[in-house]
Amino acid sequence: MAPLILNHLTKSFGNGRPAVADVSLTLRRQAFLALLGPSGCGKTTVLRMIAGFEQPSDGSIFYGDRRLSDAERALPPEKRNMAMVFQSYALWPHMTVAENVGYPLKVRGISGAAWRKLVGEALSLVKLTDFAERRPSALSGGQRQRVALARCLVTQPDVVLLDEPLANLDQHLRKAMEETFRAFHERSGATMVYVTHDQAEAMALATDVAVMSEGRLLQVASPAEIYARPEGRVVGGLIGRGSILRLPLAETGERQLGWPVLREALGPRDAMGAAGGPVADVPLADVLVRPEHVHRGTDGVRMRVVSCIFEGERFALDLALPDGQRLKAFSSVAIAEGQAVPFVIAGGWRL
Ligand SMILES: Nc1ncnc2c1ncn2[C@@H]1O[C@H](COP(=O)(O)OP(=O)(O)OP(=O)(O)O)[C@@H](O)[C@H]1O
Repeated sequence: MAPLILNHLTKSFGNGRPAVADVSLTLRRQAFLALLGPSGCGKTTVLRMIAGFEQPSDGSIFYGDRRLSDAERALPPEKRNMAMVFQSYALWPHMTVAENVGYPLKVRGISGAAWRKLVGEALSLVKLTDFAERRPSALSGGQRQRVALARCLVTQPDVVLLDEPLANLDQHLRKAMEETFRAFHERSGATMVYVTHDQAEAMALATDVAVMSEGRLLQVASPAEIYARPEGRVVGGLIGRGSILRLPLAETGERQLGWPVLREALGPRDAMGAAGGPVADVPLADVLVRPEHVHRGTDGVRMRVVSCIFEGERFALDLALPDGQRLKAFSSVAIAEGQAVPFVIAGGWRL
């Protein structure tokens, strides 16, 4: 299998700002890429260009050294050896599960024993062997999605494209389906591109996360890397449940900030009632603080507990700094709302 390469990919529908603008990305073979970003940022358009349903206005797409499309030419979708799984499973209601799964083989002229073997393997992978003769109407949502997945797997595609495939499932089923996707990825060895709004899902499944905003690619990195070292406010705000503080910080080039630096940046703001405000001549910087890095400590800065919400395994706190900025934190015990309590910010990341 070869790498999938997006090369300065641009798509304009001729109605203002391009839907996708200058996106470059090389997906190593067997990668599982999650494309993440707010609604309308261009994720589906990227996916449709990879699949061959849209042609780029500029730039190109390669699979290894095979050019799939550019502004002049485009290989039709059926010649790309790719498969796409949609949010709406698009199953044929009059066909059985096995017939649905085997449909792409039939189109390719495969029948008889070869057909049965491939369909059997695909059904086994998504644990639907016992449902082969049922109709889709007699299946749950999660089972239908697994049929759609088996149908895409049966042709042994090089690349699998998934457009919010879990959007219609409830939380419990989504978790179970994440496991199916992971197993599917491991066993099929296909390169996968997965479009989602849900950053937790992206972090749980992907080997690489790409964040888009307004048609542009902002960052591509592993889930751990993008969580710990996001680039800029949009990525920092989208990944995880962090808070972004504006703090006076001298330009030192240091991005990972510890409590001594943060303590100083919070400066006179900690003295309740002190004026606060930016320290003269020191520029304000955006600092991302993860809730797990905020904890109670006697050498902390006093913050007012605005809300304390029970989440099952812990309490989620909304804290107000003396200057009014808000900070999320977790606590193993409830803290009365309105109380001012000293908190330490053990780490921050300069965006
Ligand atoms: N066929 C089309 N004609 C005109 N504009 C389009 C077309 N398809 C998409 N767009 C526009 O391109 C932009 C990107 O759309 P796209 O569907 O790629 O976003 P998305 O990130 O997948 O959004 P969502 O998460 O809501 O599905 C949007 O502004 C959309 O209105």
